[in-house]
Amino acid sequence: MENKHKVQCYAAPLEGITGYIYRNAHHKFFHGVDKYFTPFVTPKPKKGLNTREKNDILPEHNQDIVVVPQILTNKSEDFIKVAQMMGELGYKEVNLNLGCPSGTVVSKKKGSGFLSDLDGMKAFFDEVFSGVNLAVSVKTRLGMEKPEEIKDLISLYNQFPISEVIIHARVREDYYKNPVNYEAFAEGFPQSIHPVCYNGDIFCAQDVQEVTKRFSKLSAVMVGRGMIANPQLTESFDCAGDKSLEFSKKDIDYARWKAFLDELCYGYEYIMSGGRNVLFKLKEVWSYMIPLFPECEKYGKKIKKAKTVAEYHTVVNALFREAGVQ
Ligand SMILES: Cc1cc2nc3c(=O)[nH]c(=O)nc-3n(C[C@H](O)[C@H](O)[C@H](O)COP(=O)(O)O)c2cc1C
Repeated sequence: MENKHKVQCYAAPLEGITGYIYRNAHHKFFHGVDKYFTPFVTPKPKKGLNTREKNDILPEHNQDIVVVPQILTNKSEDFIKVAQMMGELGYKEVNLNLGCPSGTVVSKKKGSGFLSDLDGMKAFFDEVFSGVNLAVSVKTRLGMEKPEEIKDLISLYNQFPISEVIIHARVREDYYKNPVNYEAFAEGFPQSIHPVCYNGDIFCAQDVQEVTKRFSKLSAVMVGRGMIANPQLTESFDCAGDKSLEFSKKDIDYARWKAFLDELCYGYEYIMSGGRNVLFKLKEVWSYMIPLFPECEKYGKKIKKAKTVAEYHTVVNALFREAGVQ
Protein backbone atom coordinates (compact mmCIF):
# COMPACT_ATOMS: atom_id res chain seq x y z
CA MET A 1 0.00 0.00 0.00
CA GLU A 2 1.24 3.47 -0.79
CA ASN A 3 2.27 5.66 2.09
CA LYS A 4 -0.03 8.71 1.88
CA HIS A 5 1.07 10.23 5.16
CA LYS A 6 2.58 13.68 4.70
CA VAL A 7 5.72 13.37 6.70
CA GLN A 8 6.72 16.36 8.81
CA CYS A 9 9.75 18.16 7.52
CA TYR A 10 12.39 19.76 9.69
CA ALA A 11 15.14 22.14 8.61
CA ALA A 12 18.42 20.88 10.09
CA PRO A 13 20.70 23.12 12.10
CA LEU A 14 23.81 24.12 10.15
CA GLU A 15 26.20 26.16 12.20
CA GLY A 16 27.30 29.30 10.35
CA ILE A 17 24.45 29.02 7.82
CA THR A 18 20.97 28.56 9.27
CA GLY A 19 20.96 31.44 11.75
CA TYR A 20 17.92 33.68 12.07
CA ILE A 21 18.64 35.72 8.95
CA TYR A 22 18.63 32.53 6.88
CA ARG A 23 15.59 31.02 8.63
CA ASN A 24 13.48 34.14 8.18
CA ALA A 25 14.42 34.56 4.53
CA HIS A 26 13.72 30.90 3.84
CA HIS A 27 10.39 30.97 5.60
CA LYS A 28 9.37 34.14 3.74
CA PHE A 29 9.94 32.69 0.27
CA PHE A 30 9.53 28.91 0.58
CA HIS A 31 7.11 26.59 2.32
CA GLY A 32 7.19 23.02 3.51
CA VAL A 33 9.29 23.35 6.67
CA ASP A 34 7.38 22.45 9.83
CA LYS A 35 10.20 23.27 12.27
CA TYR A 36 13.54 25.04 12.01
CA PHE A 37 16.28 23.88 14.42
CA THR A 38 18.84 26.51 15.40
CA PRO A 39 22.56 25.82 15.18
CA PHE A 40 23.78 24.82 18.62
CA VAL A 41 24.32 27.24 21.45
CA THR A 42 27.00 26.31 23.96
CA PRO A 43 26.25 27.54 27.48
CA LYS A 44 29.37 28.69 29.30
CA PRO A 45 29.34 28.19 33.08
CA LYS A 46 28.43 31.49 34.78
CA LYS A 47 28.49 33.48 31.51
CA GLY A 48 25.55 31.75 29.79
CA LEU A 49 25.17 32.51 26.07
CA ASN A 50 27.15 34.98 24.00
CA THR A 51 25.58 37.89 22.09
CA ARG A 52 25.44 36.07 18.76
CA GLU A 53 23.71 33.11 20.38
CA LYS A 54 21.24 35.34 22.24
CA ASN A 55 20.42 37.22 19.04
CA ASP A 56 19.73 33.99 17.25
CA ILE A 57 17.06 32.88 19.70
CA LEU A 58 15.44 36.24 20.55
CA PRO A 59 11.68 35.87 19.94
CA GLU A 60 11.59 39.10 17.90
CA HIS A 61 14.07 37.50 15.50
CA ASN A 62 11.96 34.37 15.14
CA GLN A 63 8.40 35.59 14.71
CA ASP A 64 5.86 33.38 12.93
CA ILE A 65 8.33 30.49 12.57
CA VAL A 66 8.37 27.29 14.59
CA VAL A 67 11.90 27.24 15.98
CA VAL A 68 13.62 24.71 18.23
CA PRO A 69 16.78 25.96 19.92
CA GLN A 70 19.58 23.42 20.06
CA ILE A 71 21.93 23.12 23.03
CA LEU A 72 25.40 21.55 23.04
CA THR A 73 26.57 20.55 26.49
CA ASN A 74 27.15 17.52 28.70
CA LYS A 75 26.48 19.42 31.91
CA SER A 76 22.95 19.02 33.13
CA GLU A 77 22.96 22.23 35.18
CA ASP A 78 23.99 24.27 32.11
CA PHE A 79 21.38 22.54 29.98
CA ILE A 80 18.62 23.13 32.53
CA LYS A 81 19.55 26.81 32.92
CA VAL A 82 19.47 27.48 29.18
CA ALA A 83 16.35 25.35 28.66
CA GLN A 84 14.56 27.34 31.36
CA MET A 85 15.61 30.56 29.68
CA MET A 86 14.24 29.24 26.36
CA GLY A 87 10.98 28.36 28.14
CA GLU A 88 10.72 31.90 29.49
CA LEU A 89 11.25 33.23 25.95
CA GLY A 90 8.27 31.17 24.84
CA TYR A 91 9.93 28.13 23.27
CA LYS A 92 8.07 24.84 23.69
CA GLU A 93 10.95 22.49 22.88
CA VAL A 94 14.72 22.40 23.10
CA ASN A 95 17.03 19.94 21.40
CA LEU A 96 20.21 18.31 22.70
CA ASN A 97 23.07 18.03 20.22
CA LEU A 98 24.50 14.51 20.33
CA GLY A 99 25.90 14.59 16.82
CA CYS A 100 28.62 17.21 16.43
CA PRO A 101 31.74 15.34 15.18
CA SER A 102 34.28 18.15 15.59
CA GLY A 103 37.48 17.10 17.36
CA THR A 104 37.43 19.91 19.91
CA VAL A 105 33.81 19.12 20.84
CA VAL A 106 34.26 15.33 20.94
CA SER A 107 37.41 15.55 23.08
CA LYS A 108 35.28 17.31 25.72
CA LYS A 109 32.72 14.48 25.53
CA LYS A 110 30.11 16.74 24.03
CA GLY A 111 28.12 16.30 20.82
CA SER A 112 28.77 12.84 19.37
CA GLY A 113 31.59 12.52 21.94
CA PHE A 114 28.94 12.15 24.66
CA LEU A 115 27.59 9.01 22.92
CA SER A 116 30.53 6.95 24.19
CA ASP A 117 29.60 7.64 27.82
CA LEU A 118 26.27 5.89 28.44
CA ASP A 119 26.55 6.23 32.23
CA GLY A 120 27.31 9.93 31.91
CA MET A 121 24.35 10.39 29.59
CA LYS A 122 22.04 8.53 31.96
CA ALA A 123 23.06 10.76 34.87
CA PHE A 124 22.65 13.81 32.61
CA PHE A 125 19.12 12.82 31.55
CA ASP A 126 18.14 11.87 35.13
CA GLU A 127 18.91 15.42 36.21
CA VAL A 128 17.60 17.14 33.09
CA PHE A 129 14.21 15.46 33.25
CA SER A 130 13.75 16.30 36.89
CA GLY A 131 14.68 19.92 36.20
CA VAL A 132 13.00 21.03 32.97
CA ASN A 133 9.36 21.50 32.12
CA LEU A 134 9.48 21.83 28.36
CA ALA A 135 9.86 19.19 25.66
CA VAL A 136 13.38 17.89 25.15
CA SER A 137 14.30 16.16 21.89
CA VAL A 138 17.69 14.74 20.97
CA LYS A 139 19.62 14.81 17.70
CA THR A 140 21.89 11.79 17.78
CA ARG A 141 24.16 9.84 15.49
CA LEU A 142 24.04 6.04 15.25
CA GLY A 143 27.03 5.93 17.54
CA MET A 144 30.50 7.21 18.20
CA GLU A 145 32.46 4.47 16.43
CA LYS A 146 30.14 1.65 15.43
CA PRO A 147 26.62 1.83 14.01
CA GLU A 148 25.46 -1.01 16.29
CA GLU A 149 25.79 1.40 19.21
CA ILE A 150 22.39 2.76 18.21
CA LYS A 151 20.67 -0.16 19.98
CA ASP A 152 22.11 0.72 23.39
CA LEU A 153 21.50 4.38 22.73
CA ILE A 154 17.84 3.78 21.91
CA SER A 155 17.50 1.64 25.06
CA LEU A 156 18.87 4.57 27.01
CA TYR A 157 16.61 7.15 25.32
CA ASN A 158 13.63 4.86 26.03
CA GLN A 159 14.20 5.33 29.76
CA PHE A 160 13.42 9.05 29.55
CA PRO A 161 10.46 11.16 28.38
CA ILE A 162 12.33 12.44 25.31
CA SER A 163 9.88 14.13 22.93
CA GLU A 164 11.53 12.96 19.70
CA VAL A 165 14.71 11.19 18.64
CA ILE A 166 16.27 12.62 15.49
CA ILE A 167 18.79 10.17 14.10
CA HIS A 168 21.51 11.24 11.68
CA ALA A 169 22.23 7.84 10.13
CA ARG A 170 26.00 8.00 10.46
CA VAL A 171 28.54 7.49 13.24
CA ARG A 172 30.93 10.19 14.38
CA GLU A 173 33.80 8.65 12.42
CA ASP A 174 31.80 9.20 9.21
CA TYR A 175 31.63 12.96 9.75
CA TYR A 176 29.38 14.06 6.83
CA LYS A 177 31.04 12.08 4.06
CA ASN A 178 30.66 8.32 4.28
CA PRO A 179 27.35 6.91 3.00
CA VAL A 180 24.41 6.93 5.40
CA ASN A 181 23.77 3.56 7.03
CA TYR A 182 20.14 2.61 6.32
CA GLU A 183 20.63 -0.93 7.69
CA ALA A 184 21.77 0.20 11.12
CA PHE A 185 19.00 2.81 11.19
CA ALA A 186 16.46 0.10 10.25
CA GLU A 187 17.61 -2.08 13.13
CA GLY A 188 17.72 0.65 15.72
CA PHE A 189 14.72 2.84 15.08
CA PRO A 190 11.85 0.36 15.60
CA GLN A 191 13.06 -0.17 19.18
CA SER A 192 12.34 3.44 20.02
CA ILE A 193 9.24 4.14 22.06
CA HIS A 194 9.59 7.79 21.04
CA PRO A 195 8.78 9.40 17.70
CA VAL A 196 11.78 9.08 15.38
CA CYS A 197 12.90 11.55 12.73
CA TYR A 198 15.30 10.43 9.98
CA ASN A 199 18.23 12.65 8.96
CA GLY A 200 20.99 12.24 6.38
CA ASP A 201 21.54 12.80 2.66
CA ILE A 202 18.06 13.83 1.60
CA PHE A 203 18.60 15.75 -1.61
CA CYS A 204 15.39 15.21 -3.57
CA ALA A 205 11.76 14.16 -3.21
CA GLN A 206 12.66 10.60 -4.24
CA ASP A 207 15.00 10.37 -1.25
CA VAL A 208 12.10 11.28 1.04
CA GLN A 209 9.88 8.82 -0.74
CA GLU A 210 12.43 6.04 -0.31
CA VAL A 211 13.03 6.79 3.35
CA THR A 212 9.33 7.10 4.26
CA LYS A 213 8.46 3.93 2.35
CA ARG A 214 11.26 1.99 3.95
CA PHE A 215 10.62 3.36 7.45
CA SER A 216 6.88 3.91 7.43
CA LYS A 217 6.60 4.89 11.09
CA LEU A 218 8.83 7.94 10.93
CA SER A 219 7.47 11.07 12.57
CA ALA A 220 9.54 13.37 10.39
CA VAL A 221 12.49 13.79 8.09
CA MET A 222 15.15 16.43 8.61
CA VAL A 223 16.97 18.06 5.69
CA GLY A 224 20.23 19.96 5.86
CA ARG A 225 22.59 20.39 2.93
CA GLY A 226 19.89 19.38 0.44
CA MET A 227 17.79 22.36 1.48
CA ILE A 228 20.69 24.79 1.37
CA ALA A 229 21.48 23.57 -2.16
CA ASN A 230 17.84 23.80 -3.19
CA PRO A 231 15.80 26.05 -0.89
CA GLN A 232 12.68 25.01 -2.81
CA LEU A 233 13.31 21.35 -1.97
CA THR A 234 10.86 21.00 0.90
CA GLU A 235 7.97 22.13 -1.33
CA SER A 236 8.32 18.94 -3.35
CA PHE A 237 7.79 16.81 -0.24
CA ASP A 238 4.09 17.67 -0.02
CA CYS A 239 3.18 14.69 -2.12
CA ALA A 240 5.95 12.40 -0.92
CA GLY A 241 4.60 8.88 -1.12
CA ASP A 242 1.90 9.76 -3.64
CA LYS A 243 3.84 9.73 -6.85
CA SER A 244 7.32 9.90 -8.19
CA LEU A 245 8.50 13.47 -8.30
CA GLU A 246 11.41 14.24 -10.54
CA PHE A 247 12.63 17.68 -9.46
CA SER A 248 14.60 19.10 -12.33
CA LYS A 249 16.17 22.45 -13.09
CA LYS A 250 13.10 23.43 -15.11
CA ASP A 251 11.02 23.36 -11.90
CA ILE A 252 13.21 25.92 -10.21
CA ASP A 253 11.49 29.21 -9.60
CA TYR A 254 14.63 31.28 -10.08
CA ALA A 255 12.77 34.56 -9.55
CA ARG A 256 11.92 33.42 -6.04
CA TRP A 257 15.48 32.21 -5.48
CA LYS A 258 16.74 35.65 -6.45
CA ALA A 259 14.33 37.37 -4.07
CA PHE A 260 15.45 34.98 -1.33
CA LEU A 261 19.15 35.63 -1.97
CA ASP A 262 18.56 39.41 -2.06
CA GLU A 263 16.77 39.14 1.27
CA LEU A 264 19.70 37.15 2.70
CA CYS A 265 22.13 39.78 1.49
CA TYR A 266 20.11 42.68 2.95
CA GLY A 267 19.72 40.75 6.19
CA TYR A 268 23.45 40.17 6.57
CA GLU A 269 24.27 43.74 5.55
CA TYR A 270 21.89 44.98 8.23
CA ILE A 271 23.50 43.02 11.08
CA MET A 272 27.15 42.78 10.00
CA SER A 273 29.78 45.42 9.76
CA GLY A 274 31.89 45.20 6.64
CA GLY A 275 31.22 43.70 3.24
CA ARG A 276 33.80 40.98 3.81
CA ASN A 277 31.71 39.32 6.50
CA VAL A 278 28.57 39.61 4.39
CA LEU A 279 30.35 38.11 1.39
CA PHE A 280 31.71 35.26 3.50
CA LYS A 281 28.18 34.29 4.53
CA LEU A 282 26.77 34.57 1.02
CA LYS A 283 29.63 32.65 -0.57
CA GLU A 284 29.09 29.78 1.83
CA VAL A 285 25.43 29.50 0.81
CA TRP A 286 26.38 29.77 -2.87
CA SER A 287 28.89 26.92 -2.51
CA TYR A 288 25.87 24.64 -1.93
CA MET A 289 23.50 26.29 -4.44
CA ILE A 290 25.68 26.86 -7.47
CA PRO A 291 25.36 23.35 -9.05
CA LEU A 292 21.67 24.04 -9.75
CA PHE A 293 22.49 27.04 -11.94
CA PRO A 294 23.34 27.27 -15.63
CA GLU A 295 27.05 27.66 -16.38
CA CYS A 296 27.68 26.91 -12.75
CA GLU A 297 31.44 26.46 -12.99
CA LYS A 298 32.06 29.81 -14.63
CA TYR A 299 29.75 31.71 -12.29
CA GLY A 300 30.82 29.73 -9.23
CA LYS A 301 34.38 30.97 -9.76
CA LYS A 302 33.22 34.56 -10.31
CA ILE A 303 31.15 34.56 -7.13
CA LYS A 304 34.12 33.19 -5.18
CA LYS A 305 36.33 35.95 -6.56
CA ALA A 306 33.93 38.82 -5.76
CA LYS A 307 35.70 41.29 -3.46
CA THR A 308 32.86 43.66 -2.72
CA VAL A 309 29.11 43.33 -2.28
CA ALA A 310 28.66 45.48 -5.43
CA GLU A 311 30.84 43.07 -7.44
CA TYR A 312 28.86 40.19 -6.00
CA HIS A 313 25.56 41.72 -7.16
CA THR A 314 26.94 42.27 -10.67
CA VAL A 315 27.90 38.59 -10.99
CA VAL A 316 24.74 37.27 -9.36
CA ASN A 317 22.49 39.49 -11.51
CA ALA A 318 24.26 38.23 -14.64
CA LEU A 319 23.80 34.64 -13.46
CA PHE A 320 20.08 35.17 -12.90
CA ARG A 321 19.78 36.73 -16.36
CA GLU A 322 21.31 33.48 -17.75
CA ALA A 323 18.60 31.66 -15.76
CA GLY A 324 15.92 33.85 -17.34
CA VAL A 325 15.34 36.30 -14.46
CA GLN A 326 15.79 39.98 -15.25
C1 LIG B 1 28.28 23.17 7.92
C2 LIG B 1 27.47 22.27 8.82
C3 LIG B 1 27.09 22.73 10.07
C4 LIG B 1 26.34 21.91 10.93
N1 LIG B 1 25.94 22.39 12.17
C5 LIG B 1 25.17 21.59 12.97
C6 LIG B 1 24.67 22.06 14.23
O1 LIG B 1 24.88 23.21 14.64
N2 LIG B 1 23.94 21.20 14.98
C7 LIG B 1 23.65 19.92 14.55
O2 LIG B 1 22.97 19.16 15.25
N3 LIG B 1 24.09 19.47 13.37
C8 LIG B 1 24.81 20.27 12.57
N4 LIG B 1 25.20 19.81 11.34
C9 LIG B 1 24.69 18.51 10.88
C10 LIG B 1 23.37 18.68 10.10
O3 LIG B 1 22.36 19.22 10.93
C11 LIG B 1 22.88 17.33 9.55
O4 LIG B 1 22.71 16.43 10.61
C12 LIG B 1 23.89 16.71 8.56
O5 LIG B 1 24.34 17.67 7.63
C13 LIG B 1 23.23 15.54 7.81
O6 LIG B 1 22.06 15.95 7.15
P1 LIG B 1 22.05 16.35 5.58
O7 LIG B 1 22.68 15.20 4.84
O8 LIG B 1 20.59 16.54 5.25
O9 LIG B 1 22.88 17.59 5.44
C14 LIG B 1 25.97 20.59 10.49
C15 LIG B 1 26.37 20.15 9.23
C16 LIG B 1 27.10 20.96 8.39
C17 LIG B 1 27.50 20.44 7.03
